[in-house]
Amino acid sequence: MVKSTTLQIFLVVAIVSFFGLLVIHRSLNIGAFSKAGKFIRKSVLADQAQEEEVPDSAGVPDDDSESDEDSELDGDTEFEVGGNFRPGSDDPAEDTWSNVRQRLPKALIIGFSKCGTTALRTFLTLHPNIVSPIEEVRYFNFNYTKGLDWYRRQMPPSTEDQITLEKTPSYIMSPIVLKRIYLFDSRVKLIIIIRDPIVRLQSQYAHSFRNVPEGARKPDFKIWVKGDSSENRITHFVGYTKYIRQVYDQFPKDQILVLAEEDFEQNPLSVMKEVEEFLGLEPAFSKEMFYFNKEKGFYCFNREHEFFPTVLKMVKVNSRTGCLGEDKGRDHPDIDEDFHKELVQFIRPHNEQLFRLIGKRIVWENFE
Ligand SMILES: Nc1ncnc2c1ncn2[C@@H]1O[C@H](COP(=O)(O)OS(=O)(=O)O)[C@@H](OP(=O)(O)O)[C@H]1O
Repeated sequence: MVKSTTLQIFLVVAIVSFFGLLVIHRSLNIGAFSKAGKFIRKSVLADQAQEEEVPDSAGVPDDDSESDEDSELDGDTEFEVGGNFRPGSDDPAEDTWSNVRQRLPKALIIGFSKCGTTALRTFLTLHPNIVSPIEEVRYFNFNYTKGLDWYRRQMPPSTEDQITLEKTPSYIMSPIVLKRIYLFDSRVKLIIIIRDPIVRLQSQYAHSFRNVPEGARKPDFKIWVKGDSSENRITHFVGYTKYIRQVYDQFPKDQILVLAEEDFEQNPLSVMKEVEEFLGLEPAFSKEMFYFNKEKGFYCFNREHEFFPTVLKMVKVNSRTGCLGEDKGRDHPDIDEDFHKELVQFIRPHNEQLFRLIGKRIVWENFE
C-alpha cells in the first residue's frame, strides 16, 4: 500500500516536472535557437561547398597574372557596409538607404596583366559612382561554375546610381571567356590597358622571380623570354592584337576602351577622365586626388583628400603614403643590347598591326 502510494507520487512529480521543463524550454525559445543553429550550419556548409576551387573548364592559358594577395600593405582593407556608399543624406528614412545592395558589374577591366590594371581599378574607385571588389574575382574563367549569385556576392554594396566595376586581367586571354561575358551582359563596358611589350616582359620577369633571395642567381632574361617552344613568352606577352581582335569580334566597338599604361602612369587624371566619359558618369575626378611620390616613382592617392578615407575601405594602399604596395613598381631587369635590338625588330610589326586595329598610335620608348 505504502509502496504504491510512493510510486504514484513519484509518477505525478515526474509528469509535472516533464511538462514544467517543456514550458520553460518553449518560453526560452530554445527550439528556435537550435533551428537557427541548424540553419547557420547549413548555410556555412553551403558556402564552404561554393568556395571550393573549381578547375578551369575553359582551358584559359595561365598568364601568371599576379593576385593582389601578396601585397605588403598596411591599409585598412575591410569593407564596411556601403563600401563606396556615400549617401546624400544621413537620414535612414531617405530612399537611398533602401537601394543599397550587391550588384553585378556593369564594367570590367579585362586585360592585360602587368599593364597597370590594379592602379587603374584602384584610382577609379575615387569616383563616387564607382564601386569595385578589392580582389580579382576571376568569375568568368576560374569560378564560372559557382554561378551568378556567387559572383554577385563578391561585389561591394552599391546604390542604384553606382556602377560596379570588376577587374580580372586574365579574362581577355580566352574567346570562351569573352563569350561567357557576352552571354552574361551583351552591353557590359570593357576596359583594356596595354603597355610597351618589352616593359611588360620585364615586369612579368620581375614578378615571376620576386621571391628569389637577394644575391641568388636568377634565370637569364633572354632565356626566360624565349622559353621553350611550348612557353614562348614573346607570343604570349606581345600578342595584344590577337587578343583585342577577339574582343572586337565579340562586342561592339563602342563598348570597348583601349588605354595605354604609359599615359595612365604619367597622367592618371586625363586617363581617368576618359574612363569617366566612357562609363557615362558625371565628372568627379580632380588633380587634387593624387600626388607624385618621388620615392615610389608613381602617382599615389592624396591622403588629405576628403574621399581618401572612403577609398581606403575598398583598396589595398599604404595608408601612410597613399601608394600601392611594394608588389607594384618593382625593379626591372636590364636587357642585353643585342637582345634588345632583336626584340625591337621582332615586335615592331606587331605594334603596327595593333595600332591599326585600335585606331591610334602609342608612343613606346623602346620603339622610338
Ligand atoms: N600609380 C601606380 N602605382 C603603382 N604601379 C603602377 C601605377 N601606375 C602604373 N603602375 C604599374 O602597374 C604595374 C602592375 O600592373 P598590374 O597591376 O596590371 O599587374 S597585375 O597583372 O595585376 O599583377 C606595375 O608594374 P611593375 O613596375 O613592373 O611592378 C607598375 O609599373
